[in-house]
Order: sequence, then C-alpha cells, then structure tokens
Amino acid sequence: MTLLEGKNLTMVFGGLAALDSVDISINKGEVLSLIGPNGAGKTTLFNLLTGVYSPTRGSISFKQKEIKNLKPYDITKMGIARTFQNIRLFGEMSVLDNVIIGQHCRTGTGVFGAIFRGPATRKEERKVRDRAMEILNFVGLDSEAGEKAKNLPYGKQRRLEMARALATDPDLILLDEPAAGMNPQETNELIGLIDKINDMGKTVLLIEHDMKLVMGISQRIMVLDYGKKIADGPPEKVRNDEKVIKAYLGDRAGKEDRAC
Ligand SMILES: Nc1ncnc2c1ncn2[C@@H]1O[C@H](COP(=O)(O)OP(=O)(O)OP(=O)(O)O)[C@@H](O)[C@H]1O
Repeated sequence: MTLLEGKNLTMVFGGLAALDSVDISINKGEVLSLIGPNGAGKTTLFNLLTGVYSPTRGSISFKQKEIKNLKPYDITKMGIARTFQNIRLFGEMSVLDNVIIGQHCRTGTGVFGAIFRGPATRKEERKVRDRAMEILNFVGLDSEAGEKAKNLPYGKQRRLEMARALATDPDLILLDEPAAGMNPQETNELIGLIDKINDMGKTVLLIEHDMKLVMGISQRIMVLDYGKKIADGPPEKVRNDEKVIKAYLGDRAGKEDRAC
C-alpha cells in the first residue's frame, strides 16, 4: 500500500531547479534510502515532504490526502516526523524534556491548562512523561534522561533526535544523514535502532552517504543526481546501475564538491 506519493516534484531556487520533475512513492512499512552526490536535491526533497517549502510544481499525497500546501506542524500532526542533518536539540534542556516537547503535537492540554495545572493537566503531564521515558528506553537513553542534551556524546544526540521524532508518533519517519559523524560502533548500533523502528511498523525514509548502512538496511534505494531521479529499485539493482556508477565515479574523477 502506498503511504506517500510525490508526483512531478519540482523546486526552483532563483532560476536553478534543485529538483526537477521527481516522482517518489513510499510503501507502508518499507525502508527507502535516498542517495546521490552532494547538491543532488535530497534535502530539498525532504523539505518538500515536510512542508518547509511548497513545491514550484507537483503534488504530494500522504495517506491519500494532498499535503503540499500544509505547514510543517500540520504535516507532523498527520504523521510525518524528521530529523535534521545538523542536529537541532534544545541543548540546555534535559534529554527527557527534549522528548516531552516532541509530544506537544499529540497532547491535549493548552497553555492555559499548563499554567493553572488542574488535576486533568497533572494527569496528562504524568502520561506524557511516562511515554517520553518509554521512548528513551526504546532508543537506549533512559539512563541519561536527566542530563542536559548538549552534554551527550554526538552519537547519543543523534539518537535523541530520533527519540524526539518518534515522540510525535509518526507513521513515516525521515532521517537526514543519521550516521553522519558516527564511529563504526555507533553506526552499527544505529542500524539496529532503525531496524527496531521499522519492526514496530514505522515506515522509514533516509538520506545517507554511508553505503554500508544504506546497502544493509534498505529495501529500496532511490538515486538523485542534479535534481533528477536516475534510479529507483532494490539495492542490488541500484548498485550495478550504470547511471548510478557514473554519477559516483564522476566524483572520483576530481569533482570534489560532489563527493558522496
Ligand atoms: N534555500 C535554497 N536557496 C537556494 N538554493 C538552494 C536552497 N536549498 C538548496 N539549494 C540548492 O539546491 C541544490 C540541491 O541542494 P540540496 O541541499 O537539496 O542537495 P543535497 O542532495 O541534500 O546535498 P548534500 O548531500 O550536500 O546535503 C543545491 O545546488 C543547493 O545549493
């Protein structure tokens, strides 16, 4: 079953098409990786799917509803969560509070209730806190719940970003370079975590440059180059695709700005 479908997606910035007529379809329950050299349009595609930009042309449907003109908050509420290439945590806040904030779009109590804290609010707060602890436990950060987010080592900060995304209770989770800056052990742990997230029924779309990770966990890989889709299929097929090899070999021929 198709969970998300983007058709003819085009995004033009000042005359340059960062994305050019790209179709993307994501099936419920799959792990799909989006790869391509630097500047290929991967993050732009994430930004379209999460409402950061509205596409210049094209349409995006999620659970059969058009979402291309919705704001990021409303898209999150519909069930799409994301993490960022550059970690965006509230560094001065505790690990637990970072996850609690992630649940904001699912909680019923408004600002008024939060100030006057009646019994209903207190009950809701307990529920939110318990749920946040469950999520921290799931990603393996429960023992760090009271730490300031900025004091966590890098790999754990990335896990916390994933915990915060999970706190919005998404059907689809978008991970932007989750293994960036991780050592091999952290990357292996990350592979285990993404598998676990997928096993609990979440659909995963990730941008990643670490080919070992991509080949190891993806059911399907989509490749962008200069804003166009050049391949889409199972890992074995994509790995041997001539256009893909050429796009990546081009890097080794000296185009350092397009490293993968
Ligand atoms: N807000 C913007 N304004 C102008 N140009 C932009 C903007 N965002 C992206 N671009 C341009 O669009 C193209 C695609 O960028 P994008 O960040 O989507 O690529 P990417 O595949 O995610 O690259 P990387 O792997 O380096 O993150 C690039 O040429 C980039 O300079």
